[in-house]
Formats: sequence, structure tokens, C-alpha cells
Amino acid sequence: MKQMSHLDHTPSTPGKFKMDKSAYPYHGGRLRWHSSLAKLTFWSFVFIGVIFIFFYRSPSSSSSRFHSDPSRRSLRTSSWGGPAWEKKVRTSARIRSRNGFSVLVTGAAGFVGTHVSSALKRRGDGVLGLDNFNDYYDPTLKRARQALLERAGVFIVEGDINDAALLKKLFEVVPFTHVMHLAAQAGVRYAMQNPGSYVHSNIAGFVSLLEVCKEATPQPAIVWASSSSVYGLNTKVPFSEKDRTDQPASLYAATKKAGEEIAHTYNHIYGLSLTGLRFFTVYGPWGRPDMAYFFFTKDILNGKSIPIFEGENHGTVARDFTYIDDIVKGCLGALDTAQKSTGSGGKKKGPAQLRVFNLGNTSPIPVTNLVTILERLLKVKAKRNVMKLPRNGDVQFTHANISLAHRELGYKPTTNLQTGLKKFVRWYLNYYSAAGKKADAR
Ligand SMILES: O=C(O)[C@H]1O[C@H](OP(=O)(O)OP(=O)(O)OC[C@H]2O[C@@H](n3ccc(=O)[nH]c3=O)[C@H](O)[C@@H]2O)[C@H](O)[C@@H](O)[C@@H]1O
Repeated sequence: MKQMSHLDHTPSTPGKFKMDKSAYPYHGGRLRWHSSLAKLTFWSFVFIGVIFIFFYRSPSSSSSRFHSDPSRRSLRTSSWGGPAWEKKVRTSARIRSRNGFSVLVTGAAGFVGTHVSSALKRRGDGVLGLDNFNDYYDPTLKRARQALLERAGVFIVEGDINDAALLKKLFEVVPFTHVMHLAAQAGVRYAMQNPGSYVHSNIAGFVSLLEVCKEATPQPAIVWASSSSVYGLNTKVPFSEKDRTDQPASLYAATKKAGEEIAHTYNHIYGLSLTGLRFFTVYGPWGRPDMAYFFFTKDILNGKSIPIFEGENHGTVARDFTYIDDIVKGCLGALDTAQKSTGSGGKKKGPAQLRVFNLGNTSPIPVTNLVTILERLLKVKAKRNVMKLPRNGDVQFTHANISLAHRELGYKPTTNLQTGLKKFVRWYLNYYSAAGKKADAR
């Protein structure tokens, strides 16, 4: 709006010029014409200067451009900046242990983001969260996670990874040693409804973050969330990092695969240290209400029928469900073994680390078994509506080979589905009964 008002003033200056022109007839001499032209040039420079300063000084300018993007569903305009805000940022990111890290966690109000942030904080690392609190699923749950982190001393900045001015400011205030990049548009099937949001967050947002990281001094090491879905139509099991990932079955998977290629580019050109983690259907307390185990729980309790997918000829649909605490250990292992980025001033100074790891559980469980476990834990019989796996991006089977993560990160999952779901159900019942909250799943 401010820009418009500047622009609205534009005619007044040439108007003066016109007046000058009419006061002095054209044949009145070149000199006067030249002096008017000089005035116009002068005022034009002043005007352009004002516009320039406005754009570069105002953080809200970038966020207002960003807010015009229809694929975003962030609920409120982010406001940031100022001494009090900077103090909160600095305090949250302050390292409290010897050889600790200062980590920027994007997507900190998300499921994995919350767990990783609190684990880092517990061991004495400095943690600053960033989240846009969009309404892809019930934002009340994200706010509750935020409150949990606040109590642990983690401040979450409200903003989007596409807001380059905000990211730059964060790096100005804190020289982050690491970035744990978990902000993303998740969910396999939703990609058919809102493809733009996947491109916006998983591709444009990732590039925006990497652009700022590559310019930062020192450059941080980056660990980020890829997905088991990159294996797509690959039929060789268990999935190993060496297997083909060029047949994604969903746009979601394609954007995660694109992220892996983009990571390669930034590593190659700028010397950024990058580690991608392929998560396998992560579940647990504080989980995502759009995921099957979560809304199955809600629907079973409400006596609603649940759609259970099956493959051709009643083929089993199965997932290598992985418990959140195991995933957190994998994330911390990745951060701990991440080598420093090698670039500075936006230039590569030497080869840097580039890694991809599977973080799965290594034991695929049919979705029907998941439902049976939930029935037992909830003591309610599910109304099963078995149906053909729709052509909506789902794959029939996932199974991780985790030997690389085991060797390099010391990753060793220890929670089976029965135990993990028990912990989830306990949390679910507590969380939704405590405040009389309604599980607004999807
Ligand atoms: O690990 C991954 O790569 C992915 O895991 C999950 O994706 P997905 O495995 O599809 O998880 P759910 O949506 O919870 O589905 C779990 C299983 O339940 C099945 N399902 C899902 C929904 C439904 O109505 N019925 C049903 O039988 C799915 O086919 C799938 O086999 C996450 O949603 C993704 O963000 C993540 O990247």
C-alpha cells in the first residue's frame, strides 16, 4: 500500500515540469529546457531512491509479496523484528553445553520438528524454531506443541521459509552452526488437491532456505527431511539408498526427490554440507492428524467406518511404520556426524559432505494389522471398509534397509508398532479428553 502511495505522488513532480514548460515557451531556449530536464532527472532519482530504501529496509515488504501466494494457508501475518524479538531469538539459540550446536529448526511446530527441538534443547543445544502455522491440519495442535516447546525454552518464530528477508535476519542475529530443515508440505494424497502448496514449500521454500544458508558466514550444516516415498514404483525390497528413485508415484514424492537433486546442486556449487533423511511413515504422540493411524483412532472411537486400502487381488498394503523416538535419534545422529560446510561468502572452498539415509523400522506391517492393534488398545471394534488402493499417489509397500544409517549414524530403531501405538493412544486419549478438545483430524 505504501508503494502505491509513493507511486500516486509521481504525477505531481512531472506536473511541475509541465508548468515550467508552459511558463516558458518552447522557443524560449534550450537552456531552460535542459534545466527542467535536469530537475526531472533529479526528482526521479530521489523517487527511485525512496522506493529502493523502502524495499530493502522493510521486512514486511517481502512478506506481503509472499502473502499474495494463494497456495499458502498461514493464518496470520508474521511480524518480526525489534530489540525484544531479537533478544528472544538470541536467548533461545544460546548454546548451554560444551561443544553444543546452535540449530535453526524449520517446521518446529510440526510433529517431527517438536520432538527434535525438545531433544536438542534437553541436551544443551541452542534451538530456534521457525514455523508458518498453516492450516493444512488443525493449527490448535501446532499451538499446543508450541506451548510445550516454549515451556522448554524454545522460541518459535512465526514465519515462512519463503521469506528470505526473515531468514537473512535470523542468520544476522544468530550464527547458526546447523539447520534442521523439517518445514514441508507433507501428505501423499493431498498433493492431488493442492499441488501448488507442495511446489511452494518443498521446492521454492527449500531453495529460499539454501540461498540464505549459502550466503551465511559461517555456512551452517543442513540436515533435512526427505521421504521414503521417493522410492515410488521401485519394486526391489528392502529399499536401499542405492536403489532407483526416478519413478515417484505422487507429486509429493516428486517434490522430495527434487529436493534431493537441489541439495546436490547446492553442495556442488557452494560447498554446503547436506544430509537428507528418508523418513518411513513416522508415527507417535503429538503426531499428524492427516495420517492414517491418527484418523483411524479418531474414527474408530467415533464409530465411523474406516477405509482400509488393499492392492490388486486383495494384495497387502503395508508400511514400515517408524516410531518418533527412533526418528529423533536418527536426526540427532545426522546432526552429530554432519561435517562443516566448506564455503564462505557464497563461494565454495572445497568439497563438502553430501549424504542420504533411510530412517525406517525395517519391519513392514500390513495396514489391517495396524487396525487390529488399534482395536485392542482402544477396546473398540473398527468398522472396516476395505477398498481398492485408489490411484492417488499411494504405493503398496515400503520397507527400509537401514544398514547405512546404522553404520554412519549409529541408528538402531527399538520400538515396535504395538509399543509405539500404545504410547500414541495414551497420549491421544489424554490430549483430547484433558481439555475436552475435539480431534479435528483432517
Ligand atoms: O514415509 C513417508 O515417506 C511418508 O509417510 C506418510 O505417508 P503414508 O505412508 O502414506 O502414511 P499414511 O497416510 O498414514 O498411510 C499409511 C497407510 O495407510 C493406508 N491408508 C491411508 C488412508 C486411508 O484412508 N486408508 C488406508 O488404508 C495407506 O495406503 C498407507 O499404506 C506421510 O504422510 C508422508 O508425509 C511421509 O513422507
